Amino acid sequence: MGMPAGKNVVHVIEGGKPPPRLALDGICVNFDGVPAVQDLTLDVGAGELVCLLGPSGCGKSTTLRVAAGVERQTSGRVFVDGSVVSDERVHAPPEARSVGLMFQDFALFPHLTVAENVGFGLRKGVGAAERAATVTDYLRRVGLSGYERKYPHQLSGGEQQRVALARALAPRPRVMLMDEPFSGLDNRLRDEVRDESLSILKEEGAGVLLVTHDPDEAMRMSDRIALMREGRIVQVGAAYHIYNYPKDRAAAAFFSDLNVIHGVVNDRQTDTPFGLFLTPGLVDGADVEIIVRPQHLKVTADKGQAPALSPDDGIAARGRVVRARFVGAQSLIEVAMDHDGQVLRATVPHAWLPEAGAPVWLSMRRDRCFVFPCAQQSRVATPYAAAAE
Ligand SMILES: Nc1ncnc2c1ncn2[C@@H]1O[C@H](COP(=O)(O)OP(=O)(O)OP(=O)(O)O)[C@@H](O)[C@H]1O
Repeated sequence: MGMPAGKNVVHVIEGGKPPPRLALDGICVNFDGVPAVQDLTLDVGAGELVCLLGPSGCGKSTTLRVAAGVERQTSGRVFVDGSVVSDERVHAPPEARSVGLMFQDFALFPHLTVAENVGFGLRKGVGAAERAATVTDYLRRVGLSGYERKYPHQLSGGEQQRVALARALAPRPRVMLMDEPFSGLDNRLRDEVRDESLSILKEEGAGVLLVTHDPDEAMRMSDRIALMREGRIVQVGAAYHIYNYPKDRAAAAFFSDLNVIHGVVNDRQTDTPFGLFLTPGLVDGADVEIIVRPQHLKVTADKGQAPALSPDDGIAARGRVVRARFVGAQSLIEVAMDHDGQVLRATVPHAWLPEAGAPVWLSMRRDRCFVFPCAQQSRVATPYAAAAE
């Protein structure tokens, strides 16, 4: 324990590329024999922000704690800038890893001024003038010039958060590790502090690993999202990719409400009231789920006949409105389908509140549907390309 980083250096430079700021290689963590993180491999490049996203208890914080050095992995290796900081032989403590930490409960020291808080992590050898200049510089960057002499209790929650960010950044870490750092802020402040923090982090060029269970936060902040479940990464990619090409139903469900339409394969296709879906590779009789997000269901008022649709929208099926609500920028319309009574949820991007019982037609954006076999939900879904009707 306690060996400084760099004593046991292993470089992982491939093909002349600079190594990632942070690399986690085959990390496993067991608590009393129970796996919390399993064979997790992930890297974060310079200036990149990667979000670990997943439900409570899936191992996000444990992964971050391993990267920070406050938890030691059962097996696997951690590299910072290509140098091993933890493996079976070496375990550098957090202060020797060049990592900045911003955890949910990482409170400011109440008895220290803002300047003292920000200067806290700077090297002991730094002279007073350089220390003061660094503190002033970072306070300016987080928009808190002139706050040097205040104490934490004199600041708002958002200001405290920004001081915490300045404190974490001032030692110029190569890696920033953030665990739900904005969760204590109200919605309006959160957006503001999040966006400001993001631009400062980008400027600094550190590799950032951020833990969140909030898919909106992950999509808003990340360059890449690593979606975790039960200690493992199930999918990694840019927000657009994971949202539009989810690996399975659970991955799709993490980002929004879903409608699930069941069908059975017959002759490599699945017939539904919304049209025929090609399901090659699945045997006759296999149960499939056709998944569609509420914003990809189109609602058309019933004017006595089925609406004319483009082939991309398949076939319209009729139902009756159960309930319609205005929810901010959109309206949520729940419709009980005539053919089986299933209630499907659709959103329309404007105010439209048809009365309960009103007949409407629903059709789906076929390029936005995902088809998964029911039993084994691990096939990579492709957005459904328009099939022959
Ligand atoms: N010190 C510990 N001792 C025993 N079990 C632990 C310890 N820390 C975490 N665990 C367990 O490991 C699993 C992963 O926990 P972890 O805190 O990493 O999850 P998480 O995804 O960060 O959850 P949350 O979003 O709720 O913080 C959980 O089952 C948790 O109970």
